[in-house]
Amino acid sequence: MKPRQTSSAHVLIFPCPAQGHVNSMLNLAQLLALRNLHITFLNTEHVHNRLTRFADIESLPARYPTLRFKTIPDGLPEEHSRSGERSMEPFHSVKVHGKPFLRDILVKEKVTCLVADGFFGKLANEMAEEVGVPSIHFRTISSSCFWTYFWTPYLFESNELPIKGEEDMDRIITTLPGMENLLRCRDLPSFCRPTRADAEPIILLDTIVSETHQTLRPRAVIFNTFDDLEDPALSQIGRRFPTVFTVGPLHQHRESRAPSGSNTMRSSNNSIWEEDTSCMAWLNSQPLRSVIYVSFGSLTTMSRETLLEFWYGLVNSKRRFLWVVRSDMIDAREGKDESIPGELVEGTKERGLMVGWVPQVEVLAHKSVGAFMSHCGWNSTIESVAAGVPMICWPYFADQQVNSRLVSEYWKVGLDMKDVCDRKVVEDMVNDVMLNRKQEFLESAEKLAVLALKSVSEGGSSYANLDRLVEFIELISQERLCTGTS
Ligand SMILES: O=c1ccn([C@@H]2O[C@H](COP(=O)(O)OP(=O)(O)O[C@H]3O[C@H](CO)[C@@H](O)[C@H](O)[C@H]3O)[C@@H](O)[C@H]2O)c(=O)[nH]1
Repeated sequence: MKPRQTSSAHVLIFPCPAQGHVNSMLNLAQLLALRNLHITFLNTEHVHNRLTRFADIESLPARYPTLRFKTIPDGLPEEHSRSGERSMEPFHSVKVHGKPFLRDILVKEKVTCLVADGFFGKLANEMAEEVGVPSIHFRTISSSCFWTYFWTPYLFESNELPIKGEEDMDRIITTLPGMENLLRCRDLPSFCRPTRADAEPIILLDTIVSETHQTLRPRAVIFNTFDDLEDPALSQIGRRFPTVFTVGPLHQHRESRAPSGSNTMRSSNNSIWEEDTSCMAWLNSQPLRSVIYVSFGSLTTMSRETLLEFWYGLVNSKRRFLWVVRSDMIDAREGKDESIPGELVEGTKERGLMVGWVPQVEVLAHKSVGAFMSHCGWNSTIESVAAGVPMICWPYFADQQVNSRLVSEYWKVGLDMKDVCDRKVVEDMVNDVMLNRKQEFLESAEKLAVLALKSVSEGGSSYANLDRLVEFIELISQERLCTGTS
C-alpha cells in the first residue's frame, strides 16, 4: 500500500458505548488513520477508561499519528452498573444528554465528516445537519438484519405481521425482498413480530424502525460485511440507500493493509473487558479442532437455570470446551445460591476451561478450536466466518435472531438452537457440529473464510470499497471546507 499525504479531512467517529459497537468502529478508525485521515474517536468517559485499562488505547496515537481520542459523559453516575440487564441505559442516556457535547465538538474541532453509529442516527443527523457537517452512518449489525428492520412496516402492509400467536412462529416470511422464504416468524427480532393482541402501541419497534429509516438521511452507510456474504440484502439496500460501503470483515484488513514490514495494525484488541490470556496456553495443549469455544458476547445475561442447562449439555457431550462466563452474565435478579453440582465441576476439570473474557479473534483462529457456540452478535458472527469456524447459535435478542438463521439456512455453516435451552439439545448439537456433521460444516465454513479473505485482499470488494470510502470522505470533506463555516 502506497503511503498517502496527510489529508485535510477531519473525521469524527462516534460509536455507541458498548463493546460490539466500539470494536468495529475502532477498527475502521485505525484503517482510516493508516490512510492519513485525521480521526477523532469519540467515546463516553466510561468506555474510554475501560479501553485505556484493558486495550491500552493510549498507545495507539503513537502508532497512528493522525488518530486521537476525545470523550463525552454518558450522563450516568460513576457507580452505575453499565452491564448485564442495565446495559442499554448508556445508549439511551447519551441520546438524551449527548446533543450539546456532540454539537460542540463538531463545531470547535472543525470536523469535516461525521461517521456516526446508526444506533445514534437521529441524534447524529440532527446535529450534523444543524452545523452543516456531512455525515455517514456506520451500521454495526448485519446488512440482512438492517434490511429486515427497514422492511418490517411493509410486512404489516402485506399482512405477514402481526403474527397470530405461538402457533404462527414457524410460518415462512415470503414478502421480504431479496430474502423471500428465508426467515420464519421466529427468526424476526421479537419486537418485529408482535401478536395481534399486543400490536399497538409497539414502542420499541417504532424506535428501531425509525432509527433505521434515519439512515436514509446521511451521505452514505457503512457495513462491516462483504458482498459475497450478504448479497441478497445488500442488493436491495443498494437500490434504496444513497451510497453503500461494505468494508468487512474490518478486523481482517489489518493484516493486508499494514505497510509491508510493519506490524502497525496488529496489536489493538479493542476490549472493554480484561482478557484472560491463559486460555491460549490451554488451547495449545488441546488436540486439533477438538474444542468448542462458547461465548455469548458482552451483553447477554441468563438465569442460573439456563447456565446449568448449557453446562450440563457441554459436559455430557464429552467434548472439550472453552467457555466465556462474564462476571455479570448471571441475571442479577437471580438468588445467590452458588452451589454447582459436583458432576459439572468434575466434568469441567477433565475437559473444560471457563474464563471471564478471552482474546476472541485469536481464539477463533486457534487450530484447536473446532466450533463456536455463540449468541450471534454480528461481530462474533463475522469473526467466526472469517476464521472458517462452524457455529451453534443461541440468539439472545434483536439482530441475533436473523444472523443465526443465516448461519444455519443460508450459509449452512452450523445449527440454530433458537428458542430452546435444554441440556439434551445442547449435547446433541455439540456432537453434531463437532462429530457427526463436522466435515460438512467445516467445508462450508472454509469456503466462506476464503471469500472473506479474498474480499479484504488486493482486488477484493471490501479492499476496493475501503479505498472508495477514503476518497468519498475526502470529497465530502472538501465540499465542507469550501462551503462551510460554523
Ligand atoms: O471473551 C470475549 C467475548 C467477546 N469478545 C469480543 O466482543 C465482541 C462482541 O461483539 P458481538 O459478537 O457483536 O456481541 P455483543 O457484544 O452482544 O454486541 C452487541 O452489538 C452487536 C453489534 O451491533 C450486535 O450484533 C449484538 O446483537 C449486540 O448484542 C466481539 O468482537 C468479540 O470478539 C472478546 O474479545 N472476548
